[in-house]
Amino acid sequence: MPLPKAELHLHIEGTLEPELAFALAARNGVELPYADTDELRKAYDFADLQSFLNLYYELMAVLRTERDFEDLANAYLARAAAQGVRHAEIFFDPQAHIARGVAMGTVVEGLWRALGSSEEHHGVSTRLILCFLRDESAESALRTLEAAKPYLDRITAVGLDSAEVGHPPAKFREVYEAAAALGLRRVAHAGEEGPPEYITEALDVLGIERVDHGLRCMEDPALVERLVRDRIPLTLCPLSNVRLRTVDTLADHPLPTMLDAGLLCTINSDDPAYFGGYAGDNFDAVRSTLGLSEDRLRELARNSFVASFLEDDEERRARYLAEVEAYEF
Ligand code: HPA
Ligand SMILES: [Zn+2]
Repeated sequence: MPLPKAELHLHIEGTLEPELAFALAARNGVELPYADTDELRKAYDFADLQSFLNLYYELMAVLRTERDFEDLANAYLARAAAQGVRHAEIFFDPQAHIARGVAMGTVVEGLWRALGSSEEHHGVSTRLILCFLRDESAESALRTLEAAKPYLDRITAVGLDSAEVGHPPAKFREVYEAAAALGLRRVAHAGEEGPPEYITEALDVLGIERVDHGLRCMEDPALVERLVRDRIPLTLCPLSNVRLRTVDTLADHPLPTMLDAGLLCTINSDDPAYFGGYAGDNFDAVRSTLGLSEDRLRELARNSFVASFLEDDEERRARYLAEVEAYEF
């Protein structure tokens, strides 16, 4: 039995495996510029975040109907469950779909068809996090939040993703204020490729409660001290960092140093179809390559539930945490 864990940094569009991409392309009559899944897989050789994002947005063309989003989410939930994920807080990128003529309602209702029955079918509880694309305008983000208003009972938080450098968090102050006023929780990608100042800005200006990635906080000791003191969780994605060349090799990953510093780190898969592994694969990789002890692995699993947005269901959180403590390696 795998270690029980929560996944807090997972882009549902990044779970689109090549086989499903081709199946949905055939179902929807969409032409993909790759001959087959092998040729597509060969394109998964990324130089940086942008080179990944180009393919990530290109393949989304196959996602058109509610059923497509339902199938995508069910495929992820089944894989995640098999790797010990008990709770998943799932990002989606509505602007990338609305721009292609796919309505907010199609995306949310389609995802919900899978998420709404996920406990029953997969044994995984879920939350949805609507992400704004930081390389789009602040006005577009505000329009997106407006379009999400009929679906707020299904959305727990807002996030910020896509190309980071050159798009500092402060651009989205207004939409984050509006989201908070609607009762939504707040997270943001910061310090993946961007500088530590973006992390500080996301905390101060956007009021985020959790930092997605946050790897580059290690360049600013005062920021590390603040993150430790305020128990701000970081959602790290080790295999993603290797594939997008944020770190040279997994052996160079700062995770052990970050844990030693007292940071509240969690381990996640980001875009598992593209980066070579789901949540359990990320745990296995850091365990074998970084030599993490069983105590450290248990700490990472515990952190994932502590950092999750389960404030509306503390009984469940307590149950998950008890599973972590009882786990035998
Ligand atoms: O790793 C990521 N970083 C930023 N934006 C993203 N959108 C999907 N995955 C990512
Ligand atoms: Zn991400």
